Amino acid sequence: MADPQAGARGPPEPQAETLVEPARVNGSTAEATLSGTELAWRPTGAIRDSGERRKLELESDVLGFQVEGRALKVATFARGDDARPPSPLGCGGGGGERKRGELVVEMESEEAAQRWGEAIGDRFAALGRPKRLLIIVNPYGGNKGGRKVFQTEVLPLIEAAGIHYIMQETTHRLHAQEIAHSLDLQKYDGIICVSGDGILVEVVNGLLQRDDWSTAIKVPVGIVPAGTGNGMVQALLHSAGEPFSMSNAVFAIIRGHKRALDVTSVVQGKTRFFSVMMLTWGLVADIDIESEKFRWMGSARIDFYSLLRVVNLRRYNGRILFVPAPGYERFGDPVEQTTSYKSDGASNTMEEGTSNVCNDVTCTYSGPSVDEADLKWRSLNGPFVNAWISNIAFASEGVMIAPQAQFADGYLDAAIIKDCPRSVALGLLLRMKDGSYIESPYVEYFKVKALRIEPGLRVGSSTIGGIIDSDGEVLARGDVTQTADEPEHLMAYGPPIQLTVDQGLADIFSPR
Ligand SMILES: Nc1ncnc2c1ncn2[C@@H]1O[C@H](COP(=O)(O)OP(=O)(O)OP(=O)(O)O)[C@@H](O)[C@H]1O
Repeated sequence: MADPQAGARGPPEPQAETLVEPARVNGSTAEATLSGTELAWRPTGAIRDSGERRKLELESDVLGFQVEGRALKVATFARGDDARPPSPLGCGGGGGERKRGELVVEMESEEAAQRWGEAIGDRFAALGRPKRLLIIVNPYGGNKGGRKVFQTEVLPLIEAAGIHYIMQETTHRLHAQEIAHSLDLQKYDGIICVSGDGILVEVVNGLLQRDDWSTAIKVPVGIVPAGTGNGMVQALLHSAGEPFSMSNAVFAIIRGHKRALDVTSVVQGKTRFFSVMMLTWGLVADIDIESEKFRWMGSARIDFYSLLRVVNLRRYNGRILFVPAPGYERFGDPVEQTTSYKSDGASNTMEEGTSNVCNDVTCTYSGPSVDEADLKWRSLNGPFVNAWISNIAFASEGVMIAPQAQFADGYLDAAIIKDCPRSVALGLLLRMKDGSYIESPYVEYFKVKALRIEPGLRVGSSTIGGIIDSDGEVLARGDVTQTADEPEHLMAYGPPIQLTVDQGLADIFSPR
């Protein structure tokens, strides 16, 4: 099992040599010091008494640098008004937006500038900053703005950081999965998606379908928001107290911090899908998927269709079985016996005690090895209005579905809305913005190690079921409204769908 803190790095060892050099900093004489990851300067000469010591943190205030002759040119990206050129003297840590600037440190000799350049390069390397990235751009995600986001938001920062990159646009559905599946991973320090959350999930699935999946999945992934649903970026930035913005998302990647990320195996029979975000069944899935036909309305489509769905509130029969995380054993009712999901076909290809699915030629990832005998299942019986099972706190910028979710705790957060009056359902939808809906007596909120959905028919219907959606992908559809241009669904609506979590299996670039 991976260390949940894996990849988190502190500043380089303090014993890195301190450099002190007389210089001109943005034209004024000064004494420049590089100590650890701090670049500081103190005015000397005529203004020495009035000038104060200024500093930049390489880790959090600096994009990159260049050495040109005797000049060390530092591209800054610091918070606060001070960071604006021509006086990019920000100290970081303050409030406000980050702004780009440049600090020019002119040394007395080219050798000195060279020495400083090498020292700063070493310190960036020790911070784990990526040097080579594959950037996958979905030109069709969201408002079809992926290409523009790449040109105007990503490229300027990546170039200032001196990162080498290859950009590849997706040309069709599942293209990102194919790219991740066949990529020469030796060439890259990370795979970045300029897209919605869907492309990120394709990349994770592509990496786990490789026969070298155990090393492939450790290649850090990253995301710059350019889709309709940008829940992962919102969750990452929010967890670090950073506002949602493209540039904050790009800078998080440049800084090179990574955090471990749970991967959930969603399994039905021999079919598997790997999720890093969430699964929804019921009201929210219906709103997300069925409102597609009102896309011409723009962002109003979700509000409009939510209202429609609440007025004609649907309830779904079925059962949700789960293995509670420690401390959540009081939820649901005990279940005496469950049929092993391994008996339905998945086990035919699963080697006991390993996480591989093998054929004659290769072995790919099959999910965490779970000893079914150790699992103590409990259950909730329908009818349900909605089930949300999530690994991260946000579904999109404005929807906090699982306020207590952790990226790598090895558990999923379940928020189950039981049968409730229409007025309550409307109130719950409105309170999803800040996550306070989970306090309602109509919502059961708990953490699980494993969960199984046994989806049933809509209350009052003998033929129509619901929609099960995971990370934007419709997994199963029990209604009759599938459109002709919709791809085949991975799973059937009716047979159980089981979720198990592999703690911290993937790594993702994160501001902290
Ligand atoms: N060139 C393409 N043509 C059509 N579909 C594509 C193309 N490239 C990627 N896709 C598909 O677009 C879907 C959505 O991608 P993405 O994650 O960027 O956006 P999203 O916010 O999840 O969804 P959307 O904005 O489309 O509602 C993915 O399922 C992906 O397979």
